[in-house]
Amino acid sequence: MNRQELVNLIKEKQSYLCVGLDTDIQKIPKHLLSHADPVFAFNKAIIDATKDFCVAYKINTAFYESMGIRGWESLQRTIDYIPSGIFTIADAKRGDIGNTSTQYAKTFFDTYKFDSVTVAPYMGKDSVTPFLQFSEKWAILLGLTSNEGSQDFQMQQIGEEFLFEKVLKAGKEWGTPDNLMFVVGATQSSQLAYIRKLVPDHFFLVPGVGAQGGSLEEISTQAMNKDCGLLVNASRAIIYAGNGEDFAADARRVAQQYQQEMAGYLRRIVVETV
Ligand SMILES: O=c1ccn([C@@H]2O[C@H](COP(=O)(O)O)[C@@H](O)[C@H]2O)c(=O)[nH]1
Repeated sequence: MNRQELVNLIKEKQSYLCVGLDTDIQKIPKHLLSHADPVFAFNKAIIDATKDFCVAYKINTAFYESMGIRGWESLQRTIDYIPSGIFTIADAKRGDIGNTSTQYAKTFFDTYKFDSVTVAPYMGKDSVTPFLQFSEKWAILLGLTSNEGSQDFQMQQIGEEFLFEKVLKAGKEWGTPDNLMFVVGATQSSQLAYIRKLVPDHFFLVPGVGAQGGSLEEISTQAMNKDCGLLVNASRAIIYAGNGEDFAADARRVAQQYQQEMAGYLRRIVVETV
């Protein structure tokens, strides 16, 4: 999916919600365990229930890889089931020497047909640029993450600036607003406005609302740009909103609440509409 298609999707659905499919077989409702592929049965119900309210699905590959071949099969069925026209993210946090990064990029873009993959910047330019060679595909570079450990390296001062600022500035040189996004945690409220100033045009993938306590209002008012420029992810708050037979209805209700709040911010902040 290209940038214009993503921007149009956000405006049409009045949403910048990304539903995170962090599906843990230990946490799904027990009645699904009799299915041949319980993880897919859960994801299918969640996708059916939430697709009207979101513009993206993020599959955190750890939840699938941990189950070996069966997990990869669940991932394949899930990505095949996501309706075309919805943006897809492989949250895999890859990055290695160039020829290895190329194989990671082929895995997620060619084999599994994701629109985007999250990439760790630690190994530098040659580990990131292989992800930028695919038409209408995106690398999503970890900028300032939502977890406590972001203090350990990302918030370390190197000369005049924090390490995460170096990553944002380098990322802007390596990619463009058409093929590179940044991960910016919703929990980093003190830095959001500053980061948007540093990177005015790129999309941000924003995890950390819901279970991690980040504020949708803060991220929206401080980091939205004229194209919206945000994909705000919630995983546990949506997919585990309920745990009974009607878990999908609970997920739908929470996804709709996020979408309605987002529609309000879009009306206030993004002037142009389709
Ligand atoms: O900085 C980051 C980067 C990635 N994540 C991932 O996003 C989701 C968040 O899940 P919630 O249940 O909504 O807290 C999960 O897949 C993380 O691995 C992040 O949280 N922070």
